[in-house]
Amino acid sequence: MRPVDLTFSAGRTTALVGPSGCGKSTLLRMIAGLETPSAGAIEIGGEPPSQTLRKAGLSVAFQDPSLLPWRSVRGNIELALGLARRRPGPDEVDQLITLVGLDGFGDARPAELSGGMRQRAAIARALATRPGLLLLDEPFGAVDELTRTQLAQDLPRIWEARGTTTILVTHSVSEAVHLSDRVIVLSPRPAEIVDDIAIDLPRPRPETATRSDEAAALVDRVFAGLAKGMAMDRPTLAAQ
Ligand SMILES: Nc1ncnc2c1ncn2[C@@H]1O[C@H](COP(=O)(O)OP(=O)(O)OP(=O)(O)O)[C@@H](O)[C@H]1O
Repeated sequence: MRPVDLTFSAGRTTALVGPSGCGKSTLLRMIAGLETPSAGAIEIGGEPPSQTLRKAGLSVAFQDPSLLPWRSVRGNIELALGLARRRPGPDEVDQLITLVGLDGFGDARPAELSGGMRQRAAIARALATRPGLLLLDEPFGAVDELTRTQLAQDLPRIWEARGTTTILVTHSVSEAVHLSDRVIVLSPRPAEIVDDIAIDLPRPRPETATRSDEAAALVDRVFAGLAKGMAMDRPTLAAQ
């Protein structure tokens, strides 16, 4: 089995795409330092993830938004800011709440929100600390199509302006192409890199940019990679 050997460029957005169960979330959790690889190593700027967490800041928004249920949306964001010892600018928290489309819900507790709203609150919390590295695992999974489109417009602007390094796991091929500078296509478990695609579409990318011939060709290439991966003979994990 070939090892997964990846280098992520600072300040760029990379999407990981692959079939369910191939290990995308596990890879993201290892980059976040939440799991340890059984072989090999994860380094961020030559250091282990724990150092990035401390220095440049590392934020995650995973499928399960994991908001504190007894705190409001604003309270959850403020807690993250407090833990990161970051004092927000005036109105900054409110601007983030507006950005993710939660205007009027700043004082709502997670139980008063829908699944998609909770995910958006988690995105606002992840952005609030201005992390150097942002890890997003299916962050828009429960978000409606229209809001997804809006977030796909707004979030890359923030990442770019702040020079955030973003790694994104998504099941949506068009979303991967729309949001990223690079798409890594993975095979079924145990994952191998099937394709590594530079997305050189101009930025900013309006919604219409996703419908260009160039974007369509890139989407086709990702699908071709996924199909190639599915056709690959994968060893069972038990046999390794
Ligand atoms: N290379 C590997 N070695 C050992 N276990 C693996 C490997 N890849 C995946 N797994 C295991 O497979 C399971 C599914 O992995 P994971 O949740 O990371 O997949 P995923 O690609 O994120 O799936 P989904 O797209 O459905 O969320 C986990 O239990 C994980 O530990």
